Amino acid sequence: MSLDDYTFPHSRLRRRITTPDRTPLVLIACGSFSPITFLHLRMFEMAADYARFNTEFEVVGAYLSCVGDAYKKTGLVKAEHRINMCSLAVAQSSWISVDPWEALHEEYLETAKVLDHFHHEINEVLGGVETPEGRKQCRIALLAGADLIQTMSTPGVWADKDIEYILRNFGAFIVERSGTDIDEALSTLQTYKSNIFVIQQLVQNDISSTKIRLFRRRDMSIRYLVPEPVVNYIEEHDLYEEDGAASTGSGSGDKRKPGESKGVAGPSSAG
Ligand SMILES: Nc1ncnc2c1ncn2[C@@H]1O[C@H](COP(=O)(O)OP(=O)(O)OP(=O)(O)O)[C@@H](O)[C@H]1O
Ligand SMILES: NC(=O)c1ccc[n+]([C@@H]2O[C@H](COP(=O)(O)O)[C@@H](O)[C@H]2O)c1
Repeated sequence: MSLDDYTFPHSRLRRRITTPDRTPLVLIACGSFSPITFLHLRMFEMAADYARFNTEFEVVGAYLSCVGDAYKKTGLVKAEHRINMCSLAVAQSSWISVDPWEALHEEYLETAKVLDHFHHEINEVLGGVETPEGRKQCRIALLAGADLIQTMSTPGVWADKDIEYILRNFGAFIVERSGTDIDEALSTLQTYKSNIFVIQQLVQNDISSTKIRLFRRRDMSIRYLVPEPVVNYIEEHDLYEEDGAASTGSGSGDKRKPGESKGVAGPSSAG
């Protein structure tokens, strides 16, 4: 797909809410997703619960937006693969979509521009959502881990005007992450605190894409850390093997299912 063929995916966006006192909310997770993991998916569920119990928002949809290839971060496989893996991961979801718009750009797009794109498509083109009291604009908000918000106080990573623009106009739902001191991460962002919602992880989960890539390079199982169709996709396309680790899986004598540990069903393990 190219930008010329692009259309905004909105089939999973709920277009009507019945609670007039609530503000419709659309969560946007921006990231590398190389590859997407169960933790990334879990972030959406945590944020939806948080919004329902602790805010006056009502979630009407959510999007994964993969960063483009120009981001050039370590371990970033081609955007086409990352979009495909994200699409497989949310294939069964009724409310999470993948928007390829950001990744279809050759140049790097700052997150502020990505959020503007969602505001444009959802509120200007589609006209927001219907409520018993007429149409309402959706609140578009960034969904991110604490490490991402921490980079906002790291000099040179974000332009000050972008931080202000994002946190004033959109806001952020931030999932705590082990290894990141959330209070410290937020210390320079106090001006925007009414627009930053911090979500505690009640079940600690520290899956990261880095660990998945490391496991792949070491020829270790990644099953049950990423969705099964994503495991299969990674195997089929020989992704994340760049350190020369032996390929797992489809060799003729290997009875293992894709991504499964070598320790369970190797061809000659039955001695
Ligand atoms: N274990 C985690 N806990 C909380 N947030 C997370 C976790 N893993 C990823 N995130 C968040 O998910 C979003 C997408 O992150 P990204 O694609 O960079 O994943 P990652 O697992 O951190 O990747 P990498 O390991 O390659 O740095 C970011 O906002 C990041 O903060
Ligand atoms: N200046 C910016 O807009 C800016 C800076 C750093 C990260 N980000 C975004 O944060 C997301 C996650 O980045 P990492 O994978 O590097 O943690 C990406 O979508 C990236 O585009 C944006």
